[in-house]
Amino acid sequence: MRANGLAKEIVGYAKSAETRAVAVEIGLCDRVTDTAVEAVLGADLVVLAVPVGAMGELAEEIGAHLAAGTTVTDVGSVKQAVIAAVAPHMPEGVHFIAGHPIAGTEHSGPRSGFATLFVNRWWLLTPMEGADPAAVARLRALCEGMGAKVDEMDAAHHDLVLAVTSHTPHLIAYTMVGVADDLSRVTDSEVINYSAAGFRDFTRIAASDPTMWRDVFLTNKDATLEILGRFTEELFALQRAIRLGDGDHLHAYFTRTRAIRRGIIEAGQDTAAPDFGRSAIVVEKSG
Ligand SMILES: NC(=O)c1ccc[n+]([C@@H]2O[C@H](COP(=O)([O-])OP(=O)(O)OC[C@H]3O[C@@H](n4cnc5c(N)ncnc54)[C@H](O)[C@@H]3O)[C@@H](O)[C@H]2O)c1
Ligand SMILES: O=C(O)C(=O)C[C@]1(C(=O)O)C=C[C@@H](O)C=C1
Repeated sequence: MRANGLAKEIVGYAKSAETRAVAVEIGLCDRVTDTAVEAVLGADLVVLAVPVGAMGELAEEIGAHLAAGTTVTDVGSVKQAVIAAVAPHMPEGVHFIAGHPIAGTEHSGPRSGFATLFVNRWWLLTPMEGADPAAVARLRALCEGMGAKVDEMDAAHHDLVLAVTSHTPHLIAYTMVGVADDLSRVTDSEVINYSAAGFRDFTRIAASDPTMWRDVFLTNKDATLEILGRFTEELFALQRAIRLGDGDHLHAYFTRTRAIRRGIIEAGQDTAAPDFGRSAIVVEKSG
């Protein structure tokens, strides 16, 4: 927001004094306050960027101090649970519009942000019924001002889509790395030492913040369990094909998934930051 001149003043608050000190040191905000209440006083826009499980208590803390006309949004990875936790604490006249930028890395903390994170990435807004169209339009313009593409959808639909595209894949990565770690104890670390590119991609994802992801799974429980159920069925079908030596099944399956990957690249959705080991993808895109 600062790089693109989208706000007159950016005021920050974080729970830990260390985070607040770093924010001041690296000039992340114009001002950093010692309490959440001080940070929101007089604000036109408030962005909640804490783990999903902490949104409710933060909303409760600041709710009574929000002036009518203020827009409140969040960046949580799950939408139904955040709306349920935050909306009851929003006073009359405050516009609460939940949101989720589909952009991030396995890193967290104040030093992990960078100004181009949202460029060409989707930012999903899930306004509640009756949301003020002018406030939604202003928030949309702000996200677009940071380079994002904006779409609006129902919160339940968001949670199902993200269970497929983000939440379950993270769970699978966590599991695979856990299995490899268990195995490496009996193979004298060979699994880790000779890890191939595919496994390394899993380890990047599995290095994501434990608190953030604990909260994602606790709050998007139904959708994640639904997708995990389907995943397990497909996995058993592939397991059976391997056991039976059914090469046709495996080949047809991998041909279908390759087409999905190509579709994502053609849609321009693989635009991760360059310093996360994805240079091969950039080559693929340009060539
Ligand atoms: N990292 C990603 O890839 C990504 C992408 C999109 C959305 N999100 C969502 O954004 C939100 C923030 O994630 P992040 O990656 O920026 O995490 P982060 O760890 O960098 O920042 C979270 C901040 O919340 C603070 N916090 C934690 N509990 C708190 C509480 N009870 N009260 C007040 N502050 C508290 C922490 O001190 C920290 O400063 C999460 O809801 C996450 O689901 C993350
Ligand atoms: O590349 C990554 O590190 C991410 O996983 C980022 C990612 C994602 O799944 O795409 C993770 C969670 C967020 O809610 C949004 C983005």
